[in-house]
Amino acid sequence: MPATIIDGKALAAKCKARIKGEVEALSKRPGLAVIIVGDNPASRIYVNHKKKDCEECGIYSEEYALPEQAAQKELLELIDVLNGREDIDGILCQLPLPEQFDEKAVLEAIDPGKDVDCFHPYNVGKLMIGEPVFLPCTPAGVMEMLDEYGIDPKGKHCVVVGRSNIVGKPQAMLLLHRHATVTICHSRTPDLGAVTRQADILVAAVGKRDLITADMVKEGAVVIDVAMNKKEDGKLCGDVAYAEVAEKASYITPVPGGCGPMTRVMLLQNTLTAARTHGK
Ligand SMILES: Nc1nc2c(c(=O)[nH]1)N[C@@H](CN(C=O)c1ccc(C(=O)N[C@@H](CCC(=O)O)C(=O)O)cc1)CN2
Repeated sequence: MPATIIDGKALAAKCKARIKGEVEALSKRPGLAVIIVGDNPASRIYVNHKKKDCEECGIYSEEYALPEQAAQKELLELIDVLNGREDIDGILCQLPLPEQFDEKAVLEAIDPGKDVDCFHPYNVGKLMIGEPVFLPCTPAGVMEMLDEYGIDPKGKHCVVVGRSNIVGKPQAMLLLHRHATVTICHSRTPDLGAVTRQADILVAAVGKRDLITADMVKEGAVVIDVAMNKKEDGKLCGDVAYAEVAEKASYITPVPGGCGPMTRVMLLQNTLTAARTHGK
């Protein structure tokens, strides 16, 4: 039987309606500052989406667009000002940054209490020990989707393919906190298929089209595709060879329409959480 499609778009719409209601109940509007540096066309689209999402949910947002050649000092000064503003609860700097920037220094400059991406090392440390204020948006969106479809990671073998700081590592941690047995593998894992075939829940987050083929998936596995790759025709696809894997999996996320929309929602959720911790 073909897999049930996990509809991230529909779940995102449902979550947004809930967040809108919770925002309306606050004493003051939450505020989000979005920083974009340079002319990356994909980043421009994502930042526009973030502003639209905020508007829809009643969250105040400000955009700061710095030129491609901006200096690190200018960006750090901006973050410093935003850190001090009471009306701004969340700050995010759209990644990737142009080459001349020290990404680590920029992310560390954001007040951890306003770090709605959960990229600051202090928050990453808290996530490790299971005490997060914010949850990293993409991995948290995956957990929401599993919950919505009644898929409990407890006691399952979860295999995460990809070890990025933004997705692979925090995803593994969130699954571990939910009592899964977790394996992380990556581009240098020998015989990747031998590991992925053990997965009850397989999360692909590498950025390589058709990396996960049907022969690498156990019958009835839950397959979550976090990646976003561009095909020659400009259309998006993930890491999973969708058509053939959908014949074997029990649940599968599409690309687009799976993890992406939930990533956007979790940013709104984190901004709401930030506003609450700031007494709004
Ligand atoms: N500061 C951050 N930078 C980046 C993050 C992040 O979480 N914080 N993640 C990605 C980009 N990203 C959000 O910023 C993001 C990318 C894509 C989507 C999404 O909804 N994708 C859609 C398809 C979109 C399209 O058609 O173009 C989908 O999968 O359905 C949401 C968020 C890197 N940078």
